[in-house]
Amino acid sequence: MTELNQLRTRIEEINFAILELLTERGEVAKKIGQEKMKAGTDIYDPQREKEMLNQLIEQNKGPYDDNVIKQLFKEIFKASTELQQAQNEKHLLVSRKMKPEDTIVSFPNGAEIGGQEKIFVFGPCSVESYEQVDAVASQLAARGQKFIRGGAFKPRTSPYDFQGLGEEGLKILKEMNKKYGLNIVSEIVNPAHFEMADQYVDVFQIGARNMQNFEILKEAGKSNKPILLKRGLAATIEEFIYAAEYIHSNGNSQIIMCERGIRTYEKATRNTLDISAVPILKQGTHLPVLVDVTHSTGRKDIMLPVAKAALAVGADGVMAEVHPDPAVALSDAGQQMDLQEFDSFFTEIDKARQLYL
Ligand SMILES: O=C(O)C(=O)C[C@]1(C(=O)O)C=C[C@@H](O)C=C1
Repeated sequence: MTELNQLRTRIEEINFAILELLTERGEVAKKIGQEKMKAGTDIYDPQREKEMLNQLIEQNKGPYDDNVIKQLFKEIFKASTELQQAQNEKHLLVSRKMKPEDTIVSFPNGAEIGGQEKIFVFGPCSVESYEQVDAVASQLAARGQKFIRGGAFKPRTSPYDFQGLGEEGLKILKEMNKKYGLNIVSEIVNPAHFEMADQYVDVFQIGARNMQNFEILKEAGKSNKPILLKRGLAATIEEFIYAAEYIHSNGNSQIIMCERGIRTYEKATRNTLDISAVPILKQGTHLPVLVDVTHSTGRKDIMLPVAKAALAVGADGVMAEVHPDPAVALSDAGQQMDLQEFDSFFTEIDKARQLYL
């Protein structure tokens, strides 16, 4: 054997030895990941990585430069972090790895979210009066709709803005359920309200501002009604999924995810609709996903194409706000559709819906 061949054989042996050690290291990292999940600590630990790099540099006798050693080990740490994350995700109750089949949220009136048919959730931003909600509800019922949304508790940016009618608003919504058989979707902002609201509401909404209000999430987990969870204004998809996991791990698997746009530097729309979140959520979780085209765009002129895009990328339905007289609405006056606008919007989006039957 030539000298070159001998050296190459030795290099190959060393490769296998490194591989064996990497395999062992990966297994240990996975166990560390499990312990971290139990303890609820972050997987990525830059302080620990820094300490290990310092130890390695101290021991480094060459021929590789300190920086090269650092780079190589940083890659190893990164690979371990990814391994730990993938493993922990696999164990999430909301993950598709845990439950491959779609979750279908079913209602006593036969409606389903996440089933074969795509659905719509329309209604006014805030409940203002019986007449106002009835004007929208009658239109929805006439179009065979099974849901109406309306806010009775309004988490508003300014404390001086309309805060909602509270329980009175929920009572008005319940009337619409009795009169038209519509399922009521309404937001809860206080964990103590679930019990009171249970008699009026069919789907508890957790709004964007409360996506990481863990006390609300835990209480939602104890409810036996479906939860519509909106993505936080600045939440990553991972954080959104963990918020859903809070609900599931507390006992409630009837969760509907709602992408409603995130805050970016873009000012042309109210928020930036993260359309890619839809297929990512559908792939990574077994939960139904809706897209709120009102809060994401804040623009009636583009709501229809955006709603079509949502259905095209796999959303299970679309949410949008409708008000009989948006100009005098007590919240979101500029972005709610009036009944005429809604009529054209509905005709078109319903046609698009039928393409997916
Ligand atoms: O020591 C840990 O806490 C680990 O999770 C292991 C490990 C590693 O691969 O060495 C992985 C990710 C962390 O960022 C730090 C270190």
